[in-house]
Amino acid sequence: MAIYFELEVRLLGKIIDGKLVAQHYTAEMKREVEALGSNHIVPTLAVIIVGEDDASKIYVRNKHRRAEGIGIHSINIRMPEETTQLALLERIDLLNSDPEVDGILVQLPLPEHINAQEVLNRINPDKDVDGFHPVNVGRLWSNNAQIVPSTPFGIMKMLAFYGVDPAGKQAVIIGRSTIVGRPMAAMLLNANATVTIAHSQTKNLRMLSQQADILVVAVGQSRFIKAEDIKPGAVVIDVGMNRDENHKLSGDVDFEAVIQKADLVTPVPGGVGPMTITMLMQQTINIAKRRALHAIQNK
Ligand SMILES: NC(=O)C1=CN([C@@H]2O[C@H](COP(=O)(O)OP(=O)(O)OC[C@H]3O[C@@H](n4cnc5c(N)ncnc54)[C@H](OP(=O)(O)O)[C@@H]3O)[C@@H](O)[C@H]2O)C=CC1
Ligand SMILES: Nc1nc(=O)c2c([nH]1)NC[C@@H]1CN(c3ccc(C(=O)N[C@@H](CCC(=O)O)C(=O)O)cc3)C=[N+]21
Ligand SMILES: [Mg+2]
Repeated sequence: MAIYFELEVRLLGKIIDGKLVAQHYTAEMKREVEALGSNHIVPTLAVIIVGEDDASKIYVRNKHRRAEGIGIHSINIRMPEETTQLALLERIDLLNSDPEVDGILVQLPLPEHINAQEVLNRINPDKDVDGFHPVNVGRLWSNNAQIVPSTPFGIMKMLAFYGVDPAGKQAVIIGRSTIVGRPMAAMLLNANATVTIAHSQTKNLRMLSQQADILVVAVGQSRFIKAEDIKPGAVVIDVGMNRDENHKLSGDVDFEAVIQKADLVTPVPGGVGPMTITMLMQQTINIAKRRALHAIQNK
């Protein structure tokens, strides 16, 4: 096994190919969906999008396409920008009580007048496919994870695919958001890494990043990490998605320079992004599997 992974890395020239890992899981998921189908269960994902944010619309379209390709039923619910908090909560209640719906996702960001945390709290934790509900956050931090945020989960799968075991390694995460930085820290800690979380008030950030065996960058600033900021031989995970004036996408890492010094680096696009969607689909299927099990038990 170890030899296989080393060959794989050399062939790929030190790029962690998120699309390749995504394909691997997609093939597996198709088989899982087929097996559920023979039990008359179609995994179903409901995505609520409020307002007209262009980036959100693109993500939601991508999710829909990927879901349908795997055989997951995908329901997109569009609500106008001026939707009230109450109307949104009532829509979530409907999905919570719909036995055919496995996963519920409310696309972020939400309009200013809506209290996002209150909305996320309303989702049934067992259908909370994003893993943002406090119950799922607590499960993750107590090393008893059930449904977890897709972006860091996808990163863990990529590390495993490339033979990187976090145990005993120094992991540094730059960024402390609830959707990336914090759950990433919990997952790496659960995998026995020694974890440091850095943010905008961190002092001597470069000194920390230079000590990282695994560096995860989720800041949202193009080329935030340069070759001199990393340790030779590090594994560098670029979560950033930045668009310039010409709509060209770039990450938070100076990829061309960093790949000369690092062991493994994720590209943008083609790294973390494709795995985020893949893990969203995987967790929808996992919830549907639990539904299938309950159906059998209640017969
Ligand atoms: N590929 C994918 O699947 C996904 C990609 N993304 C992308 O990842 C990036 C991060 O997303 P998200 O976590 O939601 O972003 P947030 O804006 O919520 O968080 C950014 C974090 O970076 C920290 N930060 C900002 N500036 C600095 C600095 N100069 N030095 C150190 N830390 C700094 C902030 O610190 P503080 O807390 O102190 O403000 C904050 O914790 C974005 O580009 C986003 O588009 C996000 C989700 C999924
Ligand atoms: N409730 C909620 N859950 C989320 O998981 C969530 C969210 N809200 N809001 C926005 C962020 C961002 N996010 C991405 C998903 C896929 C790609 C993706 O597919 N990226 C591709 C290509 C992107 C492109 O070309 O535009 C890539 O990196 O190769 C990126 C980012 C999920 N998010
Ligand atoms: Mg990417």
